[in-house]
Amino acid sequence: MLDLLTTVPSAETIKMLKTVIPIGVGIASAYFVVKTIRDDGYSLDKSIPTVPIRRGDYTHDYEYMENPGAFLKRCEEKYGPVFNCNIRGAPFTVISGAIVREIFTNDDFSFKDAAEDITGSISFTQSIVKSCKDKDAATKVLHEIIRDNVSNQIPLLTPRIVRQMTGVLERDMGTCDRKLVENPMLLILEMVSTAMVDVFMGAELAKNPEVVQTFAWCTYDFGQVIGPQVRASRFTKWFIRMKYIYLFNPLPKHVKVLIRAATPVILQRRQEEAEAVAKGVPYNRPMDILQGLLDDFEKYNFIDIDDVCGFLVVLVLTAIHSTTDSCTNMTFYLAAYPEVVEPLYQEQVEVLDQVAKERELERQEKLKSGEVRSAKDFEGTELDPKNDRDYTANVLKRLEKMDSFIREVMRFRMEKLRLEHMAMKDITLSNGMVITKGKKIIVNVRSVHQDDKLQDGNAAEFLPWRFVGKNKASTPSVGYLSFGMGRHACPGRFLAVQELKTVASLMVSRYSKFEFQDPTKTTEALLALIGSNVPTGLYFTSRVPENAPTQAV
Ligand code: HEM
Repeated sequence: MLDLLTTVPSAETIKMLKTVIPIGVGIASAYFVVKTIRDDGYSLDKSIPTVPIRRGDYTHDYEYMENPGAFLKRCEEKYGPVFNCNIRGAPFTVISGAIVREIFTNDDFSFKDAAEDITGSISFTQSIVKSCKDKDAATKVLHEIIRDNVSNQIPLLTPRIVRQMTGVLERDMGTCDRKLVENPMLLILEMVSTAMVDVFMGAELAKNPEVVQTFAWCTYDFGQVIGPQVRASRFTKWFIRMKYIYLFNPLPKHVKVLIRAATPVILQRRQEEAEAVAKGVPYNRPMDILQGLLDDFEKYNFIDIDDVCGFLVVLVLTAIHSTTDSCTNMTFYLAAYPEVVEPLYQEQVEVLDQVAKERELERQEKLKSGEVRSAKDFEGTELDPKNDRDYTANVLKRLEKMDSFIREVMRFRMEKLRLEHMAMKDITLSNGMVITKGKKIIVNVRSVHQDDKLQDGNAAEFLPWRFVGKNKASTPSVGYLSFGMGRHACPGRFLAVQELKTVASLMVSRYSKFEFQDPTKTTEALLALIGSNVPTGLYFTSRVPENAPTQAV
């Protein structure tokens, strides 16, 4: 080849090239055309059956959306656990049943690369952080930060979450006699965002409306730019991404809000720390994610405060919308299954009574032993009687029915096809089928969440007390995929469940009745896809005051 470029060709060579080059170009073009026609976007393993598209449709979406469960059941029965479908405008191999586990236990299946391919979400989030440009390193940092500053601190964070959420509920709802909330999601978004600002950046900033609004709306703004790409062609996707990442990226303005708000807080914290060191007294370290990021500034190679705030926005994107969506959906279940409200409320009253009794016993013992001299000395301490009926982590942990109800809502509602992954190399499944490099799979959640064996029977029914007495039955596992599974299972799930329990506890303690504004939309509301428009409002009726709990929050 090099010779052709460096030596002058003879007449004979030129003649030969005149024949060979067009033939070569022809073969290459034919190969490209055949490859394009044959490459339907599915795995190249042709032993994987492809579900035929219904006549008149362009993708399987129409049939799927009519009844997702019935469509998938039909496909599983006809084609087995692995089959190809064109869903949400993209070709996926659907993975069902026992094979699902292989997706989460094989690191060569990548959730992030699938997300990037479908929505470009990684490029967007990388555009607002200066360090942690490597997506795997960034994920590791996210897991560590959430573990150290959130999951391991749930008992300390719970009273703060309760306080913030109660404040919003009292401010926005008060006592009400059949009050219509046209969009319950907005109420819950405010509750979740305010509580999350406290957990992420401290109580002081939870009072800052601009920060709360950034927490509440940055995911929505982000959704506006990544949403339209889901069904777009490859070129359109590229065009949209370039346009939004470089020209109209909605995220930097949210990062700026956090920088403006966090800078004085950080300076003050640094000053207090320096003063504590100078005095030789321990620094009273604030308990929030911002502090965690500052403490580990060097370990994670953060560059400056802008970088830290960019990272916080990435966390907000993972945390707020998912939690708000689940809490809103859970409230719809309270309306659809009114028979659960009283048992949930009664359980709460019983647990609060029990905890108050135990605390009183503890106080008596301390008085008897002389450890505490008089009842007055308990004021302002851990055992202050005024806090006997607070919702603490201890109280929420004992709400077995509540825990079961929440987990059952998440099991029952979870979208039937979710958790897309991309094969990073050719991967042979245990049934011998191969997912070729670069192709995407999607998990058939129906096949596990609606499996009678995995769910201990009646899997197709909503049974609010399904998980009562089954300790840890719903931790990430192949039978329970609401938080994913394996190494990349949601690291924020402990916080998310605590928030769901708090919202549900506050709801049933304050309101005795939840009713749909438009009851014909009940099924739609219960099975709403994540992020979809809520099709109806809700009426809230307050409990009569004498029945209301007396806990001080
Ligand atoms: C009810 C609320 C939530 C739901 C339903 C949810 C669900 C999920 C799911 C299904 C995944 C994918 C897991 C997988 O690939 O196997 C995930 C990942 C993730 N979630 Fe959540 N999540 C929620 C709340 C949160 C919160 C509050 C945080 C942060 C505090 C968070 C942070 C993350 C992160 C960082 C990842 C990426 C993990 C990785 O790629 O390794 N999530 N979540």
